[in-house]
Amino acid sequence: MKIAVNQLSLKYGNELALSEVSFDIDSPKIYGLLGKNGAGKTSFLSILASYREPTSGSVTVNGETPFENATVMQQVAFLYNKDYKEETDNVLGILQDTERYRPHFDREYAEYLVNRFNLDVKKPVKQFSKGMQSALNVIIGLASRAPITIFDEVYLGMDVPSRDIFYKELLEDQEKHPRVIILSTHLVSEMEYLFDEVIILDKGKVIIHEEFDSLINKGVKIIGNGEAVDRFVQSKNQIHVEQLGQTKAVMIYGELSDHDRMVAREQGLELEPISLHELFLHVTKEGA
Ligand SMILES: Nc1ncnc2c1ncn2[C@@H]1O[C@H](COP(=O)(O)OP(=O)(O)OP(=O)(O)O)[C@@H](O)[C@H]1O
Repeated sequence: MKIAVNQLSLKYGNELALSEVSFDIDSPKIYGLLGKNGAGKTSFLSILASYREPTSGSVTVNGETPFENATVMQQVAFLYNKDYKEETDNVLGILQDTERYRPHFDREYAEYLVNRFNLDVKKPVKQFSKGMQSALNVIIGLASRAPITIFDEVYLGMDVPSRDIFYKELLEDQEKHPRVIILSTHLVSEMEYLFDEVIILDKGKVIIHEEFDSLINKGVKIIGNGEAVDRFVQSKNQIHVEQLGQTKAVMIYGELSDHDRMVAREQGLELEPISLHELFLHVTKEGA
C-alpha cells in the first residue's frame, strides 16, 4: 500500500489549508498525525479518503487518485467524530451495513469489540452517549481491517478506560493484521507510545516526518551554566530557551554527534531527553 503525496495544496476560497505538501507513506505502520487546531490534518485526510479534491498537486493510493474512485474508497476507512443523532439503527444493523462494503470486515472480531466496549446492541445508536458513539467508530475502524485506516480524533467523549481498550486492541490487531493506520490526535502524551512514525503539520505544511524513535532522539535539552550552554547551542537548531538564574536550559532539535556529547560533558552540561509533547509544543509555537 503506497500513499504518495506530491505538492498537495488545498484552498477553501482564498484560505490556504494545505500548502505544497509532499511525503510518502509506504509501510504498514501506525502513523501519528499531529498539528494544532486548523493545521490542515482533516483537510489532508479528507482528500486521502476520497471526500475532497485538491486545488493543486496530488495524492495517490497505489498510483490511483482517491476522489470518487471506488477501488480506493474500499481500501480506505475514514473514522471521524461522526454525529449519529439521526441514526435510528442499532449497532448490529450498522455493523451489517459496514460488512457489505468492507471486504476484509471481521464480524466475529466486531462482536468481540462490542462486548469489550460494553455497548448495548439493541439500543438505537442515536441514544448512545458521545463516548459510546465514538467506541462504535473505533469498532467499525478496527473490524473493517481496511489496508488504510484513519482515526481522526475518534476518541472524543471516550473515558480513560475506553480509550485504554482502544489503544490495546489497536496494537494487538495491528500486530496480527498490519496495515497503514493514521491516528490524527491532540492527545500527544497519551498516544505517543502507539506511533511508529510521526508527521507534524503546521499551517498547512509538513514540518516533521520521522520515525518516532529517531524523532525522540533528536530532541535534547541542554542544561547548565548560561554561557557554557550558549556556546554549545550557538550552531544548533534551538526550539526553546528557559533561564533560571545562572542556569539555562535550551531545547534543541537535531542530531548530536558523539563529539558534541563529549564536549557537553567536558563543559559540565547536562543533556536531558525531551518528550514528543514538548517537542511538538515548541516546534509549532508562533514564531518557531
Ligand atoms: N469546509 C471548510 N470551509 C472553509 N474553511 C475550512 C473548511 N474546513 C477547514 N477549513 C479551514 O482550513 C484550515 C485547516 O482546517 P482543518 O480542519 O484541516 O485543520 P485540523 O488540523 O484538522 O484542525 P483541528 O485540529 O482543529 O481539527 C483551517 O484554517 C480551517 O478554518
